[in-house]
Amino acid sequence: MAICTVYTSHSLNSTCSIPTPTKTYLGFNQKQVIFFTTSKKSNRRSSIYSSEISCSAEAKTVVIGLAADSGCGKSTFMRRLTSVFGGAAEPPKGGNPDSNTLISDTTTVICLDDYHSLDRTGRKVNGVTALDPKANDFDLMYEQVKAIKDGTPVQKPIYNHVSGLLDPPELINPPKILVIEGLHPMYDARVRDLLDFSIYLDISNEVKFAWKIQRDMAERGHSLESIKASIEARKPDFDAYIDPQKQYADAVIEVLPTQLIPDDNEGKVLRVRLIMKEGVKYFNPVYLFDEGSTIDWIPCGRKLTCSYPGIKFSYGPDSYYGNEVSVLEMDGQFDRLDELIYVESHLSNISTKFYGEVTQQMLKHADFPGSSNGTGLFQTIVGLKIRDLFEQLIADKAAAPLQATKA
Ligand SMILES: Nc1ncnc2c1ncn2[C@@H]1O[C@H](COP(=O)(O)OP(=O)(O)OP(=O)(O)O)[C@@H](O)[C@H]1O
Ligand SMILES: O=C(CO)[C@H](O)[C@H](O)COP(=O)(O)O
Repeated sequence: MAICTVYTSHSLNSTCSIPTPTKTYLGFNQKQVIFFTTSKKSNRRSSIYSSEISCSAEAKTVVIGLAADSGCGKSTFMRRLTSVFGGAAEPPKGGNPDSNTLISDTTTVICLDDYHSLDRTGRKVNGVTALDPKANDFDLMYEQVKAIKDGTPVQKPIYNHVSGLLDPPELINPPKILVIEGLHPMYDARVRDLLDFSIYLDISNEVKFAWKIQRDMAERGHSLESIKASIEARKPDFDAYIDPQKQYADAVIEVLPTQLIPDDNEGKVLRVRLIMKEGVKYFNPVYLFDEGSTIDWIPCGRKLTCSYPGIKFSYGPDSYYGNEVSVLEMDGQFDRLDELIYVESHLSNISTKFYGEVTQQMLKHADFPGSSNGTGLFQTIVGLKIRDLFEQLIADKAAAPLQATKA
């Protein structure tokens, strides 16, 4: 995609009187724009105006990083994000059926598992987990993300989760938005610096355990003991290499057990916190009622149906790893998703294009995990914020050559 700016400062050619035009045509090449008109009388086409055109290099791909441990909702988040841009996300056509890549009109999502340098056997032999940087090729990750950001296609490796092997590479063309999701998008400083926006899904141990059991026991037939053992085995590397990345994230979605039910250990009702860094270019944190204030809000009553234990929102400024942040919190779950519009109308800076867009998105994907609580709500809002950030970035880049000539 080239961004072209037309300089219209030329005055019209004085020898050329403009006949009453019936049609105006616009022709252009890389250097010039020509306006044509046709005269009503003669129907002859004549060039009446020519102007300079400047085309900048290919518009750079916007790069978004999404970090989380395995089974923490990255795929669900990606489905919500791509839906905000419209169109379905699908694996590359005619490619490896076990590809981890998802392509839609606007976005390409690549999974950083594809940069494992050791396959399943290699990790076993060397006694390392996939979370250990030694099992991943950060040089290649950096080179390829940079190349895509600069508009160059790459042959990206594929880690096959079915066989546990490294498969032949697949072609990745530069999209408008590249999302790199996985264990380490913010681990390597070089890769981190390429990110235009970053998100960390911070799922507390209790909740992670409940979700793992739900998926791996119910859907994949694993035993409770094997799930416990796998979480325990990953924990030291998770703490050392994955968790610290949240300090770099522009937005963190933290998922905790509810505080509305004393000593709850079911993990079904969740307290979800959206932690938004202040001062990030193109990203204005969402607020409730009054920006910068500290607010607790129980919306249950006439406009929102709430069964036990109810719903509580909180909002306010805070500090997170030494950074100034705004935090929006939701504890509890919605009984009726269509009533979410009541909550939406009290939130500001949510980057919607029309009234009720958050509610519409949530209703559209009511079957996705987390749709009745803050995980779905905040993932949807972050998706809208990313769309907004992308549109601002593109608009700024398109304006840049014009600004340069004006200066
Ligand atoms: N918001 C949520 N609320 C309840 N359960 C959830 C939520 N998000 C995810 N889960 C549970 O976690 C499982 C994994 O979710 P998802 O596939 O989105 O995670 P992932 O991070 O992409 O996993 P992986 O990296 O292992 O592929 C889901 O099948 C579901 O059981
Ligand atoms: O942490 C993970 C990220 O998804 C996986 O465990 C890692 O990619 C290894 O995959 P597999 O267990 O299929 O060999």
